[in-house]
Amino acid sequence: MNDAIVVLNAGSSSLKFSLFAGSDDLPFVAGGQVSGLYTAASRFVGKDAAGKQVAEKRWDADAKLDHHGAIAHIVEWLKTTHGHEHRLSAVGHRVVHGGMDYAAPVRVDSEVVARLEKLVPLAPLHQPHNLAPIRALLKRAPELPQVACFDTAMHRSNPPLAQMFALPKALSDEGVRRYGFHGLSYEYIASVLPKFDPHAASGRTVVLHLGNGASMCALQAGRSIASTMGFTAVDGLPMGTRCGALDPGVILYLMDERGMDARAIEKLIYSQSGLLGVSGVSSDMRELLESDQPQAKVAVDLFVYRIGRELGSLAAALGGLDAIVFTAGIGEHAPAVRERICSQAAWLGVELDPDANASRAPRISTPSSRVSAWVIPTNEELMIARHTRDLLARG
Ligand SMILES: Nc1ncnc2c1ncn2[C@@H]1O[C@H](COP(=O)(O)OP(=O)(O)O)[C@@H](O)[C@H]1O
Ligand SMILES: CC(=O)OP(=O)(O)O
Ligand SMILES: [Mg+2]
Repeated sequence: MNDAIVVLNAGSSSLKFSLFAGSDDLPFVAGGQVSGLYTAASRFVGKDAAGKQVAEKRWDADAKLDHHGAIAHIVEWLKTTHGHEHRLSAVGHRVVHGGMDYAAPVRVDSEVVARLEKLVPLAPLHQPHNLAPIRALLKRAPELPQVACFDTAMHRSNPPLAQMFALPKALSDEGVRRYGFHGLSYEYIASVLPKFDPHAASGRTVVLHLGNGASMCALQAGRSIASTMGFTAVDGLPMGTRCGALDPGVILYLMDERGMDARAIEKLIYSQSGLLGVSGVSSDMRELLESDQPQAKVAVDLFVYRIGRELGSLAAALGGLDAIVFTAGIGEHAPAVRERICSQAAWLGVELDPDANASRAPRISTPSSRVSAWVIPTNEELMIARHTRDLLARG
């Protein structure tokens, strides 16, 4: 029997998992994901050590699979395919919100879970699904080490001004501040960027994590100095079903004029807005790009437009720009969206190489482009496994 670390990464539309052998260099043994949760097209894909697809399951349109159903399927698949040769030595979890208490990964016990539970209202699409498997495992196998790795941790190094809202200080002191998310993804990109572009890795890079949840992060020599998400993961860019940055006056209007309460507004801004709300067609970029509905085009236009504006803002925070990096579902797989973002960023010095973009070469900018542009697949699971290994090794 070999020791293994299992990693669970519950996103808003997906549940990704990986099994790494417990040795120092963490070889990937198996993994995969259930994607399209809560939509009519949920799909499980299991992969072997070479990353080759070895299993698949699709749920029919009525199933509307949730995170619970996804985890049950993943556990069963891992047990039958790898249970006989691997002994589970630890589980690493993505936990989206670490709040003020957690600026680094932490070994979880029931007290830690109780603190993280308090942050559920700040990440309703994620935190409950991050904590549910931790709680279940604490009950079933209390001695099994579990490590929580936070999306917010990477951004706690942001300068104080970047973490502030212009609200009374007392609110800031109690934790009403900008945290930023997708930090495990940004941390992974920062860890591999030196291999691709040493100049940018020690300079000024904006990473565009464009998935169902979408944000952007300014990296100065690999450290986060600003990002588009704030107190919660509803801020910043428009996303699959989230509205992104919104004039707070709109919330007051909805309360006063429409009689909406907090739960109704939460549903609106987290689940009924973004690409889905604007298009009325889908939250999935693939469907929007294929659709001939005029509102589908408007949704994509707005997504690209907002990204362009945030890119200017983050470049200003960095005092210039050396590189941009595309990652996550849309960033890695939608050349048409990358193309539009890059041409909009021509004024910053981005010059796209269309052939490289179409073939998803790591470098998608021309050799003479002043700002280099890259597609680098993210790997939040590996980042979580590294943290889990390191934390447990420290005891
Ligand atoms: N080939 C593709 N073209 C365009 N968009 C894609 C493609 N593949 C995936 N996507 C988009 O990526 C999203 C999922 O991104 P991902 O980063 O895995 O999501 P999550 O935010 O749940 O972690 C999908 O909702 C879809 O919009
Ligand atoms: C924080 C967040 O939005 O995560 P995801 O993109 O995985 O939904
Ligand atoms: Mg994700």
